[in-house]
Amino acid sequence: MSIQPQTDRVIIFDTTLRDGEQSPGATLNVEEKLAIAHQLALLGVDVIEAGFAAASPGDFAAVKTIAQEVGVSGGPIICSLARATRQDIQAAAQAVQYAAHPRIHTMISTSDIHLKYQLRKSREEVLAIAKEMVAYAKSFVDDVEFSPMDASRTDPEFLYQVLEVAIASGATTINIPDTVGYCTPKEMAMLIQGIREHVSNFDNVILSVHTQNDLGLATANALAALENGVRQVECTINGIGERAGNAALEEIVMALQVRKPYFNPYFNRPVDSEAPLTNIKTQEIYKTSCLVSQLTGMQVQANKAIVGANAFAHESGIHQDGILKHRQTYEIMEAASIGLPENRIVLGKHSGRNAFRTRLQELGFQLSEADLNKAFSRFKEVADKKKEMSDWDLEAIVRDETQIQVENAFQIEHIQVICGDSTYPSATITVVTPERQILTVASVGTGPVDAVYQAINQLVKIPNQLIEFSVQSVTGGIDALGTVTVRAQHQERIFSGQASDTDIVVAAAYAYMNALNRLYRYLQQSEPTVSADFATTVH
Ligand SMILES: CC(=O)SCCNC(=O)CCNC(=O)[C@H](O)C(C)(C)COP(=O)(O)OP(=O)(O)OC[C@H]1O[C@@H](n2cnc3c(N)ncnc32)[C@H](O)[C@@H]1OP(=O)(O)O
Ligand SMILES: CC(C)C(=O)C(=O)O
Ligand SMILES: [Mg+2]
Repeated sequence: MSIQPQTDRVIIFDTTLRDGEQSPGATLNVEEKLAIAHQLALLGVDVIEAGFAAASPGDFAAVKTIAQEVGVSGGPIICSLARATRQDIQAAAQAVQYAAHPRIHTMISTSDIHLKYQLRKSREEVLAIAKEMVAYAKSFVDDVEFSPMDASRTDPEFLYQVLEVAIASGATTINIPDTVGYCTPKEMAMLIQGIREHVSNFDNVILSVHTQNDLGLATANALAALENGVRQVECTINGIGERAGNAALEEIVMALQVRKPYFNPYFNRPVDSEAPLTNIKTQEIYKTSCLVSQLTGMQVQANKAIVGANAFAHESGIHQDGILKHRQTYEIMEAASIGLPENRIVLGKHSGRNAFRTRLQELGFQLSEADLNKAFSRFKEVADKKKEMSDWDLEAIVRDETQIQVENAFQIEHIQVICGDSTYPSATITVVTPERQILTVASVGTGPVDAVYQAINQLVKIPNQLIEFSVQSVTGGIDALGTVTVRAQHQERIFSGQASDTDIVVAAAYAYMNALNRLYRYLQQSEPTVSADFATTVH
């Protein structure tokens, strides 16, 4: 693959394996780098900056292996970074030489602050080094990229001088780094315009930009550069990189895709041109993001644009309602376009009836309007305590709210439990009897559930034996709903009860009361006089 200067599309230069790996803690071994490089090739990046060959034997091996195995004919350009020193350039050349399309990327700082304090060199010395080292890199490969480090804080006049010299010495790509993420988009636009106006020989090279994210402006700055004639962007998957990271590949690519009519004119294309602006197979984005996150250990924040867990998730009722009626009301791109199977409607405290009903229908529940309303109120109560409601939670709620309720039965009004390792577990329960009496009692027990059951037994004196008690967490996580199932035996008959709550003691109380109410209903039907006694006994 050869890339022509000032191409009418964007060259995607991926530096996940070089600048991305500079994220503290993100170090990758050779196998891991190779796995990511294979995926980057599938994603369709034009250039892979595979590492900094002079940095360590491991990085040399990684660049070499990637050059051999991924840099095949028809594959991406494989590049290594090198300081403007003979040693670094030699290492880079030796590592990338196996690629069908090798590139050496050499750089030297140009800002006064870097010259004075880091390099401790004069402008004349830096100019001479740039000239000599670009030519030296060119002696190994045709494809040489040059970066004036800290370009955005460099005196423009000196920057133009350095760039002219680098181009004259054979650089084929000129990369403008905003090394410390200092630029604003307007300043970036002016910087690029200045270079295009003042560097006489730049028409023969590809102009590139490398934006860091220290002020959260990396993507905005990269796009501003593209609007002003830059044709290569340097970026990383998930935006990882030194300090606050680099421009995120997925953000740039999807911005160009989603806003194609906006960007087309900057590439001399008709507004409505359908042709893609990059070679990226966007359906591979999500997979690549997951692989990079997994291997670097750098988690993607949930609200990260494009690849964050919430990027295609909708929680609020108004948005969910809109999405269910017409997806584009609240989505500017489809989940499938980045390789996610579908968007997500997340049920939580902000959800509305439409989303709730739709999810229940998908789960196979056809509820009457009355049952739906009952279930929805319970759903809101539980959602107030839980971050996200799972399908299991919904099933538990529907089961609780739609199971046949015993009319005129005992109802729990209030539960309070005290327990701990240095106190007797005790429970205070208020129950409304079938005769509408409100009764309160306190009791101690061997544990909080036992205390609750002792208290209920004092109020509802229906003889029974608890023969089974089980708790099940229906969802994962600390805020899971717990479902309690109890079986109570009266003479030969067994009555079961079940209830769910984020508080398992509360669920236990309701489950037991549920079983007792069934037993009470049975007694009402089979022994009306006996049941009347239970209902009116005051304690
Ligand atoms: C903005 C960026 O992301 S630039 C890339 C940053 N990435 C890395 O640094 C990762 C790889 N780096 C390394 O492994 C090491 O720093 C090495 C192998 C490159 C150099 O290690 P050391 O020789 O021990 O030098 P050290 O890292 O302490 O200091 C850097 C030296 O390079 C010099 N230097 C920095 N940039 C350049 C440059 N572009 N060209 C030439 N010399 C440079 C510094 O002035 C300093 O020289 P000094 O020791 O004479 O003062
Ligand atoms: C090596 C250069 C391009 C770099 O990473 C930077 O300046 O941020
Ligand atoms: Mg950088």
